[in-house]
Amino acid sequence: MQFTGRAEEAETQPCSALPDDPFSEAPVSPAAFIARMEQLGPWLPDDPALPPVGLAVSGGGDSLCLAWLARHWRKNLLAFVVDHGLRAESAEEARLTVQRLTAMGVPARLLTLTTLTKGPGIAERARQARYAVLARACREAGCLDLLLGHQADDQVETIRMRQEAGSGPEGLAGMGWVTALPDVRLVRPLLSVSRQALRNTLRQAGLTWVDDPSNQDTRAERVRIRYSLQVQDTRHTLWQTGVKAGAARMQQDAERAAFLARQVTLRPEGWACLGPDLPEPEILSALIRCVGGLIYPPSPAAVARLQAARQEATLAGVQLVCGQAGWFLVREVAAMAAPIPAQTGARWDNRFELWLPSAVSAEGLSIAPGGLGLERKDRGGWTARFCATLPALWREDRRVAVPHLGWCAEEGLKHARFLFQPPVSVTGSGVYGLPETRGEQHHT
Ligand SMILES: Nc1ncnc2c1ncn2[C@@H]1O[C@H](COP(=O)(O)OP(=O)(O)OP(=O)(O)O)[C@@H](O)[C@H]1O
Repeated sequence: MQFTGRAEEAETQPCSALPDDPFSEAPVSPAAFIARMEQLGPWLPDDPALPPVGLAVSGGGDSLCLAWLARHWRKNLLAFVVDHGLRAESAEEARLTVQRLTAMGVPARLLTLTTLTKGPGIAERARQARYAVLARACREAGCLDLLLGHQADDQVETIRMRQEAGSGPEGLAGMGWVTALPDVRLVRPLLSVSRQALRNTLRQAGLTWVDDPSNQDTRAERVRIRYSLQVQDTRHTLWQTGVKAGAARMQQDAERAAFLARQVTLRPEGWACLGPDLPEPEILSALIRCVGGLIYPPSPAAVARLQAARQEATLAGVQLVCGQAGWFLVREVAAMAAPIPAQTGARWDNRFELWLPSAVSAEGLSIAPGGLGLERKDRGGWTARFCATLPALWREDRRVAVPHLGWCAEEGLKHARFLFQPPVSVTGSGVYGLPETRGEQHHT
C-alpha cells in the first residue's frame, strides 16, 4: 500500500461538509479534516524536534481513516496500536496495522497487553486497560494530544445509551471533541463524520482495514443499540439532542469555571475548600470525583441529598466536613487504596502521582497513607482528619517521607513529590456540541 493522497488533490473530490452533515456518506476530504483540526487546536508546530501528536489506531476503518487524514494534516505523528491479547489473531492483526501505518508514512508503536483475561466485564476492563496504556505511552513519547477515531454513529449510539440510562444534560452531550485527562488531551476530530463516509474515504484512497469481529457480537450493549438505530430520523433527532446538550454543557462549564475561580480551592494536598456556601450539585459531584479519585460520578440523587442536607456526611469515599472557614471535601481514610510499590509515575488512589529523584533506590519502597502525627500549625494547620489522607513513602514498615508536609527521614527523599492529579478536570476543559472556530487563539 502506498501513501498517495495530497490535500490539494482531495479538495476537488466530493466531500462531506464538516461539521454539519454527520450522516452523509460522501468521502471526507483532507482539506475539510484540516479545517476541523484548526478548530480543535492550538497545536504544537509540525516540527520533528517537538513531540508528535499521538493517534490511537485499532486498525478498524475509523481509526485507519483518521490516520490517513491526519497524515495530510501534519508529518509529526506517532500512532499507537494496542493488542489486547484476547484473540488468537490479534497479534497478527496489530502487526498488520503497524505495517499499514508505516506504509502510509505514519510511524507506529505496538503496545501489547498481557494481563487481560476473558470473562465478565471484559469490554470495560479492556477499555480501561487500553486507555491506561495509551496515556502512559503518550507521556513517555511526550505527546500532549491523542487523536481517537470515534465517529458520528458512535456518538449517536453513546447518546442513546445515556438516554436509556437516564443521564442528565451533561451525559446527553455525548463524547467530547476534546477531553482533558491528567496525562493527555483526547481529541475526536471525526465526531461529525459517519462510519460509512470513513469507509468510503478509505475505499477511494485504495486502502484496506481490519474489522474487529467483537463489533458484531450482539451481546454487547453498543452493538444492540447500533442495530436499533437503523432509522435515519431517530439518528438525526439523537444527533440534535447531543448538539443542544453540548452547547448547554459548554455554557454550564463556563459558569462553573467562574464559580470555581471565585469560591473553591482544590488544594495540592488532595482536598477541596468550598467556602461558606455549598456549590450546586453538579459542581459538588465533580469535586467529589476529584477528591475521591473516582472514575465515575457519584449518584446524582445522593449528591442532591448531600447538598440539600448541609450536614457533615460521607459519600462515595469522600467526606463533607464543616470547618471554621466553611465547607471542605476530604478523602475518606477507610476508602483509600491499598499500598502500592513506589516508582516514578506510580499513581496511588487514582489521585496522586509520584515523582522520585533518580538517585533514590525504589527497593522496598511503597506508597501508603501516612500524614498522621505530623499535623502542626506551622505546616498549614491541617487537622489529623486531613493529614491522614496524605500519601507517604514507606520503606518496609517505616514511614520515610510525607512530601506534602515537608517531612522526610531519608535525605535522598527530600525532593520526592506527589502531584495531585484528579481523574477529571472540574473546570470543564472539554469541547462539546459543535466546536467553534478558534480564530486568533490558533497557533499554526
Ligand atoms: N486496539 C486499539 N488500539 C489503538 N486504539 C484503539 C484500539 N481500539 C480502539 N482504539 C481507539 O479508540 C477509538 C474508538 O474505539 P472503538 O472500539 O469504538 O473502535 P473500533 O470500532 O474497534 O475501531 P475503529 O474506530 O478503528 O474502527 C478507535 O477509533 C481508536 O482511535
